[in-house]
Amino acid sequence: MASQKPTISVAVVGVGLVGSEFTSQLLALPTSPFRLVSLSSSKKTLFSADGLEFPASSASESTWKSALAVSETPFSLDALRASMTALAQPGGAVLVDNTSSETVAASYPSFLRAGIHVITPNKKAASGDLTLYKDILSACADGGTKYLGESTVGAGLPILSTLGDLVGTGDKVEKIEGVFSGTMSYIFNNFSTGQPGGPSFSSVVNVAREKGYTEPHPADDLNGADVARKLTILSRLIPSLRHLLPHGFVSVQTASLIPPALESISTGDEFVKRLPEFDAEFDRLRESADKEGCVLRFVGVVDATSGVVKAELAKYPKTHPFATSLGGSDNIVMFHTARYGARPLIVQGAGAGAGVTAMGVMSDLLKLV
Ligand SMILES: NC(=O)C1=CN([C@@H]2O[C@H](COP(=O)(O)OP(=O)(O)OC[C@H]3O[C@@H](n4cnc5c(N)ncnc54)[C@H](OP(=O)(O)O)[C@@H]3O)[C@@H](O)[C@H]2O)C=CC1
Ligand SMILES: N[C@@H](CC=O)C(=O)O
Ligand code: NA
Repeated sequence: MASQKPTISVAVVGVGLVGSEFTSQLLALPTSPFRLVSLSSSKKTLFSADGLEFPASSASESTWKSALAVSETPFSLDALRASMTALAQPGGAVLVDNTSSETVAASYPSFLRAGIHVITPNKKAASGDLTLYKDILSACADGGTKYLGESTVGAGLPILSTLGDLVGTGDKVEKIEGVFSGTMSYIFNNFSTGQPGGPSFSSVVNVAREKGYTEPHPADDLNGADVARKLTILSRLIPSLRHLLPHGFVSVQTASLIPPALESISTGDEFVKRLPEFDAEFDRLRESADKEGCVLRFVGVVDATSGVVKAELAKYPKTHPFATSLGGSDNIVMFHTARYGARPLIVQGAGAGAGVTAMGVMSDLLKLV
């Protein structure tokens, strides 16, 4: 019997750290209902309705990267939507947005209404203005499509699916608290260990960046915005808080760690170059926590009872689980609910990095089948 071509067409936009790893994971699936029809960076695109084919081993990153590098077709969201719409009816079509672009995020409703599912680790849409978020939900209903974003919070960790299950089964979520940033977790797990002294703040930021934990611009982590975005996404999944943040993450009480002199630096490279100028200030913060027998951790809270949503740098006793049980880029998320009572449901593990983030995106893709 002739083998049938996989039926669900997948277009990947964004082939940086996460997008490259996702593409490798997709191409490495031994058997799959998915057909990779398009790959795009901000500048170039490859498209083939029958599925992209590469000269050598299709799972090799250098093979598809070279093919994209020599493409002469500029990337256009409108052209991609038109091509994918034509594929939606025969077997299903999916846009996988692995960018951090506001423009791509704003286009989700048009893809969803055209019958194209949207899967993404990009937080911009779900944590921005409530109008866009609501438009995404109504576009899903109009198009009979799904918007899935597990990796927007805690990378591949099952945070959104856990919250969805709690809410969906009728539990009452009272509070969610934890360490939501892989970058901030890595920084403070290594900078503030509870022992006197330690590495400089700027040096641990550099390592977090090298390990692929930071946002494309690391200031988006250090100003607390990344955590504020994640808290917004969680809030919107709790029925009583759905409309709490009409303007999204900007309304979250957020403590920034960015020295005012570095606030307007536009490139990540320039930002990390200037950061050592402020190491002494961070040393003083560490010493003051140490004198109180505490460590520093950057935490987030969604309090459904008081309606407070905040992201802040806080001091925790050296014996607290946030001080003793976190390593690497770990996130820890505690769900306090009516059913779980005094012993919260806890999810913990690596919360950033290309491999685990791409795994979360892939797990969303698998949910479509
Ligand atoms: N790194 C991590 O641990 C995690 C990341 N995420 C999220 O994953 C997403 C990707 O992160 P990461 O891979 O680190 O980012 P990178 O900066 O490494 O890659 C971004 C990619 O998106 C492309 N791109 C940017 N703007 C556009 C645009 N307007 N249209 C088309 N393509 C565009 C870039 O193209 P070009 O190469 O041409 O610039 C690049 O290929 C982000 O939203 C991030 O928040 C979520 C959880 C964890
Ligand atoms: N920059 C983010 C990546 C995942 O969302 C983080 O550090 O957590
Ligand atoms: Na997740």
